[in-house]
Amino acid sequence: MIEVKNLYHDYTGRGEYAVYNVSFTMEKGEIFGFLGPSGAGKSTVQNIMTGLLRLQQGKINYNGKSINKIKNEFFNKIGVSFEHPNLYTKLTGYENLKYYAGLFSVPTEDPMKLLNMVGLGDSASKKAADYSKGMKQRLVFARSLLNNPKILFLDEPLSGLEPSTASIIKDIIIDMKKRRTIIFLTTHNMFVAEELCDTVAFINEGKIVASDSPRNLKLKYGEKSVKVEYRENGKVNSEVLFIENDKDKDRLNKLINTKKIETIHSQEATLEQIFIKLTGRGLS
Ligand SMILES: Nc1ncnc2c1ncn2[C@@H]1O[C@H](COP(=O)(O)OP(=O)(O)OP(=O)(O)O)[C@@H](O)[C@H]1O
Repeated sequence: MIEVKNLYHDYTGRGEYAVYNVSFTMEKGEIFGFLGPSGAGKSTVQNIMTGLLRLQQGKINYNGKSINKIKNEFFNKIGVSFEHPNLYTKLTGYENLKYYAGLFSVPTEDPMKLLNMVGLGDSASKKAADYSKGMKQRLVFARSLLNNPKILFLDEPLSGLEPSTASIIKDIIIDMKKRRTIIFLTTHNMFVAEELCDTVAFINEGKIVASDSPRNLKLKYGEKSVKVEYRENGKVNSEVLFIENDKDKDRLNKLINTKKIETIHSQEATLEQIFIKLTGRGLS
């Protein structure tokens, strides 16, 4: 289990917090997502957790031990796949993985197996410099799996990938979850958050404003509505009515009783609509 408690981060030293009093826990086999717009503080939290940024204030414990006290042990347990790939562009895809594998003091996976898994088997002996953006992203993702991580950190794991590749990566993430890996994912894409995450934390201006399963967030904050299409004077009209609003409920009854209804669809709030409701701003 990972426990993040009262995390703060100030880049300026002037009390301007990029991350403010952030707390959450992640269990084995859980995909925990940070959903928020650019500048919300997602990378800052991720960078502190992976040791790229110094922990200024707060606690991060892995199975009850501070990650600061188990730095090397923690490095061997985590996999990191961030958006801006830091690859050795003069080395081939295979050599990149082989080199990185040498940094761990735990057994590592066969690079070729991982390259095949992400669909880069045929490009294993090509220099990383000649990889496309999506191929580099897949190479970094494959690299993050080298040490069979117990905790996987993924930054926008599906962004910019074509649908068939995104689907391969998604399946691997789900497989890692089945193998009880803790997965921390950051994204500004509500569909990714909804599809993959067991728990989603909304982050805005450095603070977590809500955190729950996508379903519970919708039940708690989303207003249930229906879209009714009806025919009138040869024309199709449509109205969106909120079920919990008495006036809308009466209107719905009236439409059903007096109009020729063509379709009625129930509509769920999207995570972005709830984010806007809670923060006053959108995700992009
Ligand atoms: N190295 C830095 N020095 C100063 N301020 C920074 C630094 N890195 C980030 N910030 C600021 O901290 C805040 C949070 O940024 P962060 O990169 O964590 O957001 P994010 O949610 O990851 O955004 P994105 O989705 O664009 O990566 C922003 O106001 C950003 O300008």
